[in-house]
Amino acid sequence: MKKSKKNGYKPGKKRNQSKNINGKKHSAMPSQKGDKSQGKPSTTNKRQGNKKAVTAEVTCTGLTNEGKGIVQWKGKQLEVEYLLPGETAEITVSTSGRYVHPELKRVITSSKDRIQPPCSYYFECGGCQLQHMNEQAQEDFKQETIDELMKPFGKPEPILTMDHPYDYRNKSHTTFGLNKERQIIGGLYAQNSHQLISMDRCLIHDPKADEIWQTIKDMMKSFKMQPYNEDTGRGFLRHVLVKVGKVSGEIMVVLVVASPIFKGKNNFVKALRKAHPEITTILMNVNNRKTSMVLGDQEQVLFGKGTITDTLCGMKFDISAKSFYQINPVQTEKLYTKAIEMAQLTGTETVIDAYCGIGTIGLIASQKAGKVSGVELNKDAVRDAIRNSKRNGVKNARFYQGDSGEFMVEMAARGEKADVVIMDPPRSGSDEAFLSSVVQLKPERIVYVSCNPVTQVRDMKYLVQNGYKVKGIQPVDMFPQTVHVENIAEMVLESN
Ligand SMILES: C[S@@+](CC[C@H](N)C(=O)[O-])C[C@H]1O[C@@H](n2cnc3c(N)ncnc32)[C@H](O)[C@@H]1O
Repeated sequence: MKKSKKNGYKPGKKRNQSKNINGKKHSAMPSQKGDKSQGKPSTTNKRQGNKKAVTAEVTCTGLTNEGKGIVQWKGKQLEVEYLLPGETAEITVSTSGRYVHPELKRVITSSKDRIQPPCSYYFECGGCQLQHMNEQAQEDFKQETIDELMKPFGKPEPILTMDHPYDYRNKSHTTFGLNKERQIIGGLYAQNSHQLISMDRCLIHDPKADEIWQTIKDMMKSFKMQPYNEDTGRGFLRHVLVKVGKVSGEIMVVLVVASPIFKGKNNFVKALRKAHPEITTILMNVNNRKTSMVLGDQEQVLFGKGTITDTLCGMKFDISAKSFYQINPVQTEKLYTKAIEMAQLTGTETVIDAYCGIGTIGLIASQKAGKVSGVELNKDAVRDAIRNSKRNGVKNARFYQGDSGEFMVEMAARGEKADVVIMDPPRSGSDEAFLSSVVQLKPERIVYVSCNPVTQVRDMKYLVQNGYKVKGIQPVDMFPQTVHVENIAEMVLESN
């Protein structure tokens, strides 16, 4: 991502103008005024609200882990969204007390890696952060991020990328609201905000999921269904969650509502099924709390079996509304294949699948292991794991509901043994209770799967300090177009 060319590229230039929930134009990002012909920008001083804003010309020298461009300004290092290494640009810098906020105004010299983001909502949504980079640049960025983070442990393998890095998300949730004209709109909240962006398509969602929520949005008016308003607590439909079984083609629709009283429920379900016969189950989830969590506690199946089934690595898995299931099944198969390869199973080992979700990794690994114990906090996921074990005829796997740390502490206290620990914790990583018990159990091998390599590095350091060495590192691009990257580390007991 080094060479650049002068073309006066202005990000956001071809973007569709969309409106937010208040009907205001989005402050999209970079100004569409001003171009190279206006010459080198003068450093102006103007007031923006109570902020002092100046304009400056800067050169980007690298990228942060969040994909933001690094620039120097008045002796300070600033991070500018949507700027690429080697580019020169005009930025606006607003200061408010000690807070300095840089914003890209215009790219003066554009990188060869820059492309026009294919999504017209890219600059206001924030759900994707790398769509202004071509595929090779995204790959390089993720590889360099992992290489840098994993430096203390060795050289990672080349990242496993995706052939078609769009349409991959098998799960989407959409929020509804009213615009200034009081028309119902649906879309996503802008990153870190409660500003609803009206959309018709998200390029990383499964296209069918977007078609379904669009239909629901259009049906809301005739069914006199009001979108829920978080500020007033009024309204009915909060979100629509769609889960798609990419192999099975089964589709789950969850209507997340603010009240259990759903007038015209049967007719609504009938009309939705008529419009989308491909839907295999519909649920109502009642969330009447003031919370940013999508799903509430009460759930009712309105049609079908309440779960969908999908196939991964040749095994069938039942997935409920609340269970975690990897969102990119194409890449998940690569991830699991690699993780199980790193476990080096011979058919006799005792394997722990910690943070097991619906049991996917453990059940796939069970074919090559002596026995598998899976532990998971979410009770719906554990129920799915047990059902999945039965439906695949697996006899050597058991699943337990509880905290993985406590489970391991108890195992260590009972003096039980494990040969291999496969762990796949949430973004926050693992905890000391878990890691110290692993160290006590002394499994010969640990396979650490992580969606947040920063917390993974922290936990790996602990394991290295306590007798393990890193044998292999494999990044996988599970989330193309975004800064997120999945990573697997293979660790073995030092004496081996
Ligand atoms: C990244 S997911 C991995 C799930 C599974 N391994 C997979 O590939 O689908 C992390 C899982 O850890 C679970 N979890 C979070 N905190 C936990 C804890 N303290 N103990 C056990 N499970 C936990 C979550 O419910 C979630 O299912």
